[in-house]
Amino acid sequence: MTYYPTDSIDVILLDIEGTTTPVSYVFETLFPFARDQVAAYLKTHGAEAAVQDDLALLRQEYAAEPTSGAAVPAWPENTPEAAVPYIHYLIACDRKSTALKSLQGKIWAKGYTAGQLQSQIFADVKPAFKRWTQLGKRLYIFSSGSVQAQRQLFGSTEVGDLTPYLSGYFDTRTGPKKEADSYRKIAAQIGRVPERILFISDVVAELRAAQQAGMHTLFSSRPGNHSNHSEGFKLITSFESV
Ligand SMILES: CSCCC(=O)C(=O)COP(=O)(O)O
Ligand SMILES: [Mg+2]
Repeated sequence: MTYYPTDSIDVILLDIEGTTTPVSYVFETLFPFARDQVAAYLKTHGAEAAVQDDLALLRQEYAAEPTSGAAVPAWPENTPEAAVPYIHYLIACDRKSTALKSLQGKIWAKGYTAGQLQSQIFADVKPAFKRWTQLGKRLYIFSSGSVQAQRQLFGSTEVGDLTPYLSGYFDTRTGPKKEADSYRKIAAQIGRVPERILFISDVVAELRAAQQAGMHTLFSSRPGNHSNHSEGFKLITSFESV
């Protein structure tokens, strides 16, 4: 096995889906859970300020939808429950919408608290988190999933609570994952130059953006990923080689 050297790296920044966590857990467990629970959730919690904030942001995204071509469901009334068909549509097309992700995070939080959800991670993740932190690396997450959802996911894995290994979390409120500026902002917030940060992801466009910002990059090739074409980026199949 060839090892990726981390001597010049202080921080390891990780994507979730396809990198720490099987795509199948996101698509076959998390997304259906949110889809099935969203109507009941909005009925009970729709008047809460944080949910109203998500809906207001979602409404802005809805207003920017193309009016012709795509089959975007109508959201005629401004009631929480009336947003359900549009939310189902966004989940079905895996839209990385900040408002949707924020709402999904709240719904999943209930599932984790009720013991209905337990998150999956690849077998090499916990040993790598231990090893990297022992080497003095700081670990951060950058995912389209909301920060709340990220904390829940790593707090409730099948191998226990991994949040003590993590120094912080970033979501699309910092910026889109495919834009270099998001990685510059993350580096500034972490307090390290991008050249001291290694970003690992299964999405080439995200790696390109991180590389453009000056970060080191590794392509994560995991069973069940959408694509295993690294397009020239160094490829790993496990964190054991980092
Ligand atoms: C916080 S887990 C939920 C993951 C999610 O909603 C998602 O869209 C996956 O995005 P990622 O950026 O981690 O590939
Ligand atoms: Mg991913």
